[in-house]
Amino acid sequence: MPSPAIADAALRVSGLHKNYGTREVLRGLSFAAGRARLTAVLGPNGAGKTTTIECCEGLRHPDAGTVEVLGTALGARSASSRSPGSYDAALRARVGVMLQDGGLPQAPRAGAVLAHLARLHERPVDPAELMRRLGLTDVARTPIRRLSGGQRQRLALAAALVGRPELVFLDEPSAGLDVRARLAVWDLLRELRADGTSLVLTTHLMSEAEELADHVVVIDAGAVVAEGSPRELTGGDEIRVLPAGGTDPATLAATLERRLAGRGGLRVGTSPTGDGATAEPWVVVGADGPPDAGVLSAVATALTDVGYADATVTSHRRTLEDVFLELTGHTLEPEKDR
Ligand SMILES: Nc1ncnc2c1ncn2[C@@H]1O[C@H](COP(=O)(O)OP(=O)(O)OP(=O)(O)O)[C@@H](O)[C@H]1O
Repeated sequence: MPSPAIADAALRVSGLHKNYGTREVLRGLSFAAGRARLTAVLGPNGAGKTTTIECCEGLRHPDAGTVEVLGTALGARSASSRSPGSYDAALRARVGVMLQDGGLPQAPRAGAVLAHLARLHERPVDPAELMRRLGLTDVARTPIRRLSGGQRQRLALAAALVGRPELVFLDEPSAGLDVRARLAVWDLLRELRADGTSLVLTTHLMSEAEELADHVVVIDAGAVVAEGSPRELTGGDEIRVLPAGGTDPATLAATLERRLAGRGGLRVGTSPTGDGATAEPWVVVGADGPPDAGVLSAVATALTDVGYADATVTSHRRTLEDVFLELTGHTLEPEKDR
């Protein structure tokens, strides 16, 4: 799908294709991430998020397509070299990277590694302050191999941020974090954005995308299936009509649609089916904006008029999970670590 125009992009990805052997993992993926914006690449496990982000980080080379980072087109892999080799030193200094597995050495102490990384940069963030913000002060003298998974994850985030990068790539930054640590990470990311940092993160947590992102790129099976702000993607809220037992939702939807035809701005359908569908399908009345009390009462009146007064009517705030289910017929990964 064509990417909406973003005039001031920190990142532009266009037509990415990537195969692992005969397996097509990225299938013409395109999107852009705005400067001083937080862009979330959202998709279920195996959708191709890490592969995409690694192509943007210069760690993998796509089979086709282009990547432009902070206005610099990543170079094509030369015939003589198999390494991506696309970032020069100047670009590397402007970009922070947090890999999914952390990518940190194991033996040194956490604080020493961060202090060392800070010294490699011209204008670093104070490493001690970064450790404090991420709740790592108490483990500053602990060897990295002794840190818990969540502590290691936060240290990897600190390592990505200590150089005060203009653009940061974060691969599943809050995976495995408890709620408190996740909120601390979210606060820090919001602050960075307010200070003008461009952030691109991958996540399979729709709550993370909804809470944090200015722009969400929804991917499934290696392709972008939707993108926009969380509000643009979820649209207006919707009214759900749960038929009483024995009533066929499709018949009810058709009857209700005829009855409401005179009222503009309403769409009537049935709940999406797929592996995440509820056992009790409902009828959906979508409005172009948040449905007001007038719409709710119009639906209730129409149901009474057509003999379905026993149906249950509720107003539902649409989520990215709803959007994903409608577009793909399946759910995102269950949010087991919420
Ligand atoms: N080096 C590799 N060789 C072969 N297959 C790979 C390789 N790396 C990833 N894959 C496969 O490519 C697909 C996409 O993987 P990728 O890690 O990009 O997805 P993801 O969306 O980041 O998933 P997750 O949320 O689980 O990290 C998966 O099916 C994965 O098994």
